[in-house]
Amino acid sequence: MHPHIEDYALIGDHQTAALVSRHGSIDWLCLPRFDSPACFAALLGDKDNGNWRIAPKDADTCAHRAYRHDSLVLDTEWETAEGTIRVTDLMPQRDRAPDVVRVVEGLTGRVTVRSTLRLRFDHGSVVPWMRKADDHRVAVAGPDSAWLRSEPLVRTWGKDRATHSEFTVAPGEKVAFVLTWHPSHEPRPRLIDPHEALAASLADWRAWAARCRYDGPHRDAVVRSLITLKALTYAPTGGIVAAPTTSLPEEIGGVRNWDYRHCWLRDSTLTLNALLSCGYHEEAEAWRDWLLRAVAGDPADLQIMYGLSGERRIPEFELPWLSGYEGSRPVRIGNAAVHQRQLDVYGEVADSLFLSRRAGLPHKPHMWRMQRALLDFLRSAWRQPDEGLWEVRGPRRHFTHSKVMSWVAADRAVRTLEHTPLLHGDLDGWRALREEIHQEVCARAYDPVRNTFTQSYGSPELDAALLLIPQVGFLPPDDHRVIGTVDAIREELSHEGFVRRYSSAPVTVAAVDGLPGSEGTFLVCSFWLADALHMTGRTEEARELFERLVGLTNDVGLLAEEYDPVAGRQLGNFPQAFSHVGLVGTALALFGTEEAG
Ligand SMILES: OC[C@H]1O[C@H](O[C@H]2O[C@H](CO)[C@@H](O)[C@H](O)[C@H]2O)[C@H](O)[C@@H](O)[C@@H]1O
Repeated sequence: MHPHIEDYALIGDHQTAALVSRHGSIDWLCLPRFDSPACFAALLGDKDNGNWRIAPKDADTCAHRAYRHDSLVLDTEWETAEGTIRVTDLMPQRDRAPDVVRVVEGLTGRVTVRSTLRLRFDHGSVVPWMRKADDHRVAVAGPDSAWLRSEPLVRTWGKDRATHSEFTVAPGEKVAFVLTWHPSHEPRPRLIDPHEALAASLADWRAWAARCRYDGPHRDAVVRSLITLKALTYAPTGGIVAAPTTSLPEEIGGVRNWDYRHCWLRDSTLTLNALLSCGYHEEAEAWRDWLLRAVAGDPADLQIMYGLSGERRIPEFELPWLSGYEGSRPVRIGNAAVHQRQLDVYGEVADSLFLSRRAGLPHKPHMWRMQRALLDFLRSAWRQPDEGLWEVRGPRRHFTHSKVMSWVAADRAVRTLEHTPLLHGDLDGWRALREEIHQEVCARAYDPVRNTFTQSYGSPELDAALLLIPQVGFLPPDDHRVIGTVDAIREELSHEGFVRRYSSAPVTVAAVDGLPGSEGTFLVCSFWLADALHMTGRTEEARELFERLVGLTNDVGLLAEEYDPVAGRQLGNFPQAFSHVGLVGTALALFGTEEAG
């Protein structure tokens, strides 16, 4: 039986992240990077695909858990007939090797605690050789090794392809476990002090969170979202992953299972804008530098996603030995969408660079050169059909959102030139391009009979991405076509009070995206509806929707990509940057002042 997706909490070290269940089990961890093979993959199979559980003997689920203050340090409390304990989980800021620290502390009574560690390298498929070395248990297989120790030392033994420990704790007594990953050909990794690491991690996060400029209602939810977005940032390069997981299903038992451990230009720019809006400039600068390195070269070769360091090849393949989350197969690694044409990314990149400039980020000469080159390319490319922001696996179309975002690319270039006389570019040409796109979209993507823009030219389908039309400035919020589009989407794409990204009839979803099956409501689209309602003067409704969306966060404030309002369950990769970006954006729109906006 899998825990529900919302039963997980996240810990991470800015290079990778782990999911810890309410049962005290780490069921997902890729080492040493977000996109490395998992050594705990029970999330997508069963415990024989790797997990690490620490819990009182005979206890099933924790009584309570919470992050300590504004940090990524997780406290899980357990109540048993013997007494109570707390397990504190974290991944300390990395020096060289990644560590997972789990500190068990007695609170009341004398509690018997068990640790069961099942390491399975290469996505849950390889059982390592185990040996003892000094006070460590060492697991080795191929390129990977993992070193387990405890302070103080507790009795540990191997059985049934797992490493077991059992001990008791009384009030105030602590047992700290440290699991360290290391390349198997290198000598023993340096030892960290788990208690010092805990104190340092708390101090770092507290200092980081204190910089948040948002001070409105639901501040805790906003700060938790920002911490989550920061946790999805790969510190060595500044790249941002869409989520730390692969193949958590968009439909339980379905095939819509994708690998999100890569850097999408779209998801990253939106993440960056959210961080920037709340005062986080360093992350914005690091990502901009990542972008400049990743996209360097011919603008025609721009990809819609890259690896953490800007790698271009992210081949998609399946892992047949994993049975999938609640049987949702296949489990996929890599993402074939990497080769798609998605014209909206030009607009998102241009908008993000525009906002960075406005926020006062130091100027980089390459940045303007790159923007000019991208725009020159877009001048002809915007007329092409594409796969659009939803990365459909069906035929290419003239997606309205892609054209609107092409308009955004031209608009932001024009406005940059108008405000920055030192920069040079084809101002007249870009103005003409902007006008040409605008005219075509209004003529070919708008249905005057229904008074709504549609998903693609000539199609009857709607698309929740069109809620962004007033937000990006394509048309003013009081334009009757904008109000008509917002109303049509609310009417036709709503499902139990939340919003699907496109057609609500399951039978036609496949027609839109070329995939079998259906999916849940899309959380970022639901936040976009709240934004659009607010912009079109229906602020009370917007607030009511926002309250319901905040109410979907799990007990530690996290959101997956989608939500099934009938089953009352989160769906899709978890936690997802998009959803948390939506939460921050709507909070700012309703209650804040956008620093960079
Ligand atoms: O719907 C099919 C596609 O689903 C995934 O894409 C979604 O996730 C991306 C990352 O968050 C996001 O940028 C995109 O807008 C979403 O549609 C998947 O990655 C694709 O391979 C798949 O075709």
